[in-house]
Amino acid sequence: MEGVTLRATHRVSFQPHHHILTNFFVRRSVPFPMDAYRLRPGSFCLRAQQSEFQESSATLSPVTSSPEDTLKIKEWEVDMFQDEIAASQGITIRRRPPTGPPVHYVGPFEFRLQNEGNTPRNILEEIIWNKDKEVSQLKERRPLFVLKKDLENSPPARDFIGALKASNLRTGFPSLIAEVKKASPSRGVLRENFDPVEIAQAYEEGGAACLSILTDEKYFQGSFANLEIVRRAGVKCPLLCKEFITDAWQIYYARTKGADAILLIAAVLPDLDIRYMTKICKLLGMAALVEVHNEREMDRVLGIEGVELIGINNRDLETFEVDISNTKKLLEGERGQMISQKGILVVGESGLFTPADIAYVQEAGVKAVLVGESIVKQSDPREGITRLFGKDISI
Ligand SMILES: O=C(O)c1ccccc1NCC(=O)[C@H](O)[C@H](O)COP(=O)(O)O
Repeated sequence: MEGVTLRATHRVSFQPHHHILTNFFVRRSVPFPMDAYRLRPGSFCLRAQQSEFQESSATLSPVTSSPEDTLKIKEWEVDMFQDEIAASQGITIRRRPPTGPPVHYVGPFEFRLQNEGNTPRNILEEIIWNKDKEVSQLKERRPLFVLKKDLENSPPARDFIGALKASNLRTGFPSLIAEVKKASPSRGVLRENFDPVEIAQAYEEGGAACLSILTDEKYFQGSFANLEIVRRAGVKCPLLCKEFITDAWQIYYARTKGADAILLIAAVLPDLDIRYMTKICKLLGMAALVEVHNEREMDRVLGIEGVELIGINNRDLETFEVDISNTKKLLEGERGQMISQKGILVVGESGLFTPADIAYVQEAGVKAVLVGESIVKQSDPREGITRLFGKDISI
């Protein structure tokens, strides 16, 4: 990859920490992260964070094609035409409000303008828009190059998929990913007296193979601090960082906090994002749990090379409806065959409360289950696991 000459003739304030560069020309692809949007045929608008703008306003020297550069270039390409690509793959969740935020400032005046382009269509879209803002602020405070240094002091990544396979072989039941979740948008607060370490240790004693730790603060009352303290407390089960990932930066961040796996939601991420983020996970020694909810998402994900772990969510994240027959439906016929041929491990997610539910999804073909509500609500979560499986799976 050769260097680039990028010349901006003026910049316009857009958001507190963003600028739009206009009237520029680019001779070559830009080998550093920027969001690019096509405004009309032949004309591009590059959006850069201020720190990146300052870096980019000079002529950049040629760079070599290291694997990291290649990933960076991919990151830039993935962000191009994001909404168009997403829509062509049936993704209805928009990454950010297409018409900008509802509040605008002109001098000292505040204008509030609510329209279809700045009002989320459902809870998942609202979460994603909020996450986009949150991540861009976090990125400013801790840019990628700092995170990469932090990685040197992170605890080593553990084998998430290996732990699921081993537990399934040992117990003959689907292995359990037990969720450490205080609250959710659909169910409200699930456990008032919430001690993440105590719950995680009880899950481990109860026979969980892996744990899922909610890190979203606003909608789930979770945190990265919870992930970090569970890891530091010496819990041996590999940890899934249950987050709404829209930016590769979050994967590095999760790793620095001790995560061994992350969640990628197909209803939010286009194929290229999933492919690229799966590669980053491998680079960091982590697993990617790629979550689908319908046939179209399953077919997309089955076409992506490198996917080893698929989660079928029985909960529709746009309507909150839960139906465990969704797992069976998505594993029937050719899809199920393709999954076996590719050696993909399938996780049944959400709405599992009884031994009959576990038997039902196992019969459908899952080798693991992800369970939150039914066990986190129990005064003794360890016993909750035994009740869920109808048997003590720790022995
Ligand atoms: O659960 C929600 O309300 C929710 C809303 C929006 C996005 C995601 C949401 N939940 C994530 C999950 O699907 C569950 O935490 C997970 O699969 C466990 O489900 P459950 O056993 O039913 O608690």
